[in-house]
Amino acid sequence: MPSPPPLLRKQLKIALIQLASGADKSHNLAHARSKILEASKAGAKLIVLPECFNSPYGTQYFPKYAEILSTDTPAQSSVASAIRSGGPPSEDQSPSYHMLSKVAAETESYLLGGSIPEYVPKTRKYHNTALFFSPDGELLATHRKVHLFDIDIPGKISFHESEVLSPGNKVTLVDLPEYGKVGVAICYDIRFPELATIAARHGAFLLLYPGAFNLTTGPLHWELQARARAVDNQVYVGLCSPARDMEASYHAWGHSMLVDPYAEVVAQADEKEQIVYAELNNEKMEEVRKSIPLLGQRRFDVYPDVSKGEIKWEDD
Ligand SMILES: NC(=O)CC(=O)C(=O)O
Repeated sequence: MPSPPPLLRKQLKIALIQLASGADKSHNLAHARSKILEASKAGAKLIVLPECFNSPYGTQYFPKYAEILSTDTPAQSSVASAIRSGGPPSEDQSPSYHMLSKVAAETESYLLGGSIPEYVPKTRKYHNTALFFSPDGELLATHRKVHLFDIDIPGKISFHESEVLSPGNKVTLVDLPEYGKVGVAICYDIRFPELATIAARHGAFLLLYPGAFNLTTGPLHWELQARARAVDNQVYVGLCSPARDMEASYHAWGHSMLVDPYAEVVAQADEKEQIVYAELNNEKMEEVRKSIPLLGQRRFDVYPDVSKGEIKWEDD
């Protein structure tokens, strides 16, 4: 029997940019651009920016920093297809879209713009939205955070994204033709393993989570969640956080990291601005899948396969 095609078709260098962003959006965009150029010069072909890379993170900031990606959604099936058929937003509507698209083309790299606050005029809703660009600057996909970060840990942290944001409604899997498939979700989404399992069972070699955990949940769960998603699914996992700013209202944990399919942390930042690099290859994934052959041992006669049945691949 012929062996299945590799999940990751050729070696891939990834860069996770743990960006220091502040209140000045133009500065954040220029700074992000300079770090993307730096990562590209270092040989990265897939470059990732953190959650809310163009703004401070906080419900009070989302409306002020929000950008319009498409005036046609949600009549179209997804933001990316609305943009493909209706054209890109203007520079005024989304300076972040234009910066990302141009620098992806300039560096000929895949680029995940971790997330920006998005405003949809038709629905009057705000979303926390990641944008994935191809090496020719085309928007391949968007992911709106599906699980909003609403928590109360007594005496520690109370945060309610749902006061301002509306959730996205789909699983996001992006095809990078030379390499393979990448699952994308945002921050709190990582706590819901179904998204990861669905993406992995549909062929993802890598799960990417731009995210901003904090000084309470970061030490508790950031690495744990990354390694758990990797060990469950025997894939690479990349987390990309903003750098910590103790002057800001929200203190990000930092510690952007790349975890391999054995669930080992292969590269990790501390809390300061830094670019985390790692090389991804198919051999490691094949090795772990051969050594611990979970794929052939599942008991779908005992429990259901979450990757089958009705899965939403498009936003409403
Ligand atoms: N900020 C988030 O969305 C999630 C987070 O901080 C956590 O899950 O902890």
